[in-house]
Amino acid sequence: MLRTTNFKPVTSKFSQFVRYASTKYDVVVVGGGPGGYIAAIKAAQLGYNTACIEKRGALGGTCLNVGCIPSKSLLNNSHLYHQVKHEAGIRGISINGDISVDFPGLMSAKEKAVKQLTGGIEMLFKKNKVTYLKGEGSFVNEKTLAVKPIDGSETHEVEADHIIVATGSEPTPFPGIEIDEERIVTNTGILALKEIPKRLTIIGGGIIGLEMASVYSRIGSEVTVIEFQSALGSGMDGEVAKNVQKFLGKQGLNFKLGTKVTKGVRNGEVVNIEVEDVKSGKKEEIESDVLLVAIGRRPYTEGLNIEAAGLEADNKGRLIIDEQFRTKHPHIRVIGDVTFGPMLAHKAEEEGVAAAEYIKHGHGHVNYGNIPSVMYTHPEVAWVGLNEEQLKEQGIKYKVGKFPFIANSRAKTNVDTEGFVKFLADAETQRVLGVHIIGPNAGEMIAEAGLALEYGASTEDIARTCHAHPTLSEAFKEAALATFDKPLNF
Ligand SMILES: Cc1cc2nc3c(=O)[nH]c(=O)nc-3n(C[C@H](O)[C@H](O)[C@H](O)COP(=O)(O)OP(=O)(O)OC[C@H]3O[C@@H](n4cnc5c(N)ncnc54)[C@H](O)[C@@H]3O)c2cc1C
Ligand SMILES: NC(=O)c1ccc[n+]([C@@H]2O[C@H](COP(=O)([O-])OP(=O)(O)OC[C@H]3O[C@@H](n4cnc5c(N)ncnc54)[C@H](O)[C@@H]3O)[C@@H](O)[C@H]2O)c1
Repeated sequence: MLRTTNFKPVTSKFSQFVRYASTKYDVVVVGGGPGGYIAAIKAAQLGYNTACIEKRGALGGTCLNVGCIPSKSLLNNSHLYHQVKHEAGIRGISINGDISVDFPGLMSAKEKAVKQLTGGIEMLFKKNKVTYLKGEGSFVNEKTLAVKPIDGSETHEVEADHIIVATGSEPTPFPGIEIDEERIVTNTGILALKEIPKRLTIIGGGIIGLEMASVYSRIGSEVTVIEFQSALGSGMDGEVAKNVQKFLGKQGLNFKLGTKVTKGVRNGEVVNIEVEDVKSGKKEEIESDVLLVAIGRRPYTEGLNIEAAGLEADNKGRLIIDEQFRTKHPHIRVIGDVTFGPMLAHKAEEEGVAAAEYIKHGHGHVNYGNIPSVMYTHPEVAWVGLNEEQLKEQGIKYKVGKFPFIANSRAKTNVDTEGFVKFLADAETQRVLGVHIIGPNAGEMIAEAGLALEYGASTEDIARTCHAHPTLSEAFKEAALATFDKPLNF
């Protein structure tokens, strides 16, 4: 039931601040990203009168607007261009005339995908009767939020029995480097450049760094990735990470590992960067047309006024919650990037569903041991469960089964054979503990590994499951087989 308690702004005699008309909802979600919009839809489906406050002017959050979706559009289309340009000949396709990148066209294809998908969420809100409040939500107290509309109209208040905070994250700033989103950019600027930079320098060899490095190097930029650590990684299995560096290096990316940036300033149309080798202290100057800062992301709560609700954050800015996403006020829950766990869209979505279910039923489910990660470079990299380093650290006895795509018939016919599937299974029971894939379609294939982990499958269960021929997934089956027996095709 929608309950409007008053209509006119009133002034409290205890404060000089104006109090506004307040509308009551069962559930109010702050933030319309993958965590928030899914939580709102699920809450509405469970019968709650639900509103979602979003200040961006579009639903979908970081992921749909300046993250997952635009980056994957650029990755997919730049890969297609690269294939046509460099591999048409080996596939029996002759091209008469020039092949070139229409950069504005590439960008408008990306914008079209973003618009369609963000508009799609608005439709889903209508279909599920979620009220979309376009504005900034700010706590007044633990039951009330002020909504400042983005159209400049009057601020109003909403009250709620349950509040779900899903305000996401923002790029971690690099001390001393000033972002202008033109020459010195974050993920927002790199996804909206006006022209292809001749030279692109990236600070951070993480997922954003490597995905964006791939896009721009395919379409002609000379790309240098500066990484503080001595190896690439971002949670990958060590053996896979080494291969990532090998394959991406072969594609022409320059890596400066074990290197720290000491300065980055814009001088007109160029950026001057100073770096220093961590071990030797050797200094170097780099001139670049664009500098991307991608050194991680941090929780975002600006403007939310968490103090008014007494919410607490840890030293990394993550809002503190219990295992049911509850803050110290049990009716305020927090999900997604703004709290603990990997900063991934599907993790935020799972939490959105579970948070709504906790409200309704008192129970919900997210298996944090089974959240896949995918890096959409070429070859793709995907993993789920534990990696070899973690197994060693935890003293778990394991067996390894590997199968290379070079021995897979579909990969061979597709002329796309880089990489392998690697299974890690319990030495005694064969239970799957982790799967690590570098290769074509790894991001799709990892779903089968997720299912195996969720159901506690053994590698033998997988190896005895019939997989269609000729498919890349046969490499998955063969790698499972290789943990306890001999592979058949290698
Ligand atoms: C370049 C890039 C690529 C990525 N690619 C992938 C990928 O391929 N796969 C993947 O799983 N993850 C990817 N991610 C990570 C993914 O985008 C995030 O994990 C995901 O968006 C988190 O969802 P969320 O709902 O927690 O927060 P967000 O998506 O950040 O959404 C939070 C929303 O809350 C709004 N908001 C904040 N404060 C307020 C307020 N006070 N009032 C109203 N609204 C507010 C913000 O405007 C924002 O729209 C990528 C990230 C980046 C930057
Ligand atoms: N495909 C995907 O799922 C996808 C794609 C993009 C982003 N994301 C998510 O977005 C988040 C942010 O991505 P990201 O790439 O910014 O972070 P990241 O944590 O993946 O990588 C950051 C990298 O920067 C390095 N670094 C940190 N400080 C540095 C410094 N001073 N100098 C040089 N290197 C430095 C780190 O060692 C690390 O390798 C991640 O949590 C990621 O999960 C996911």
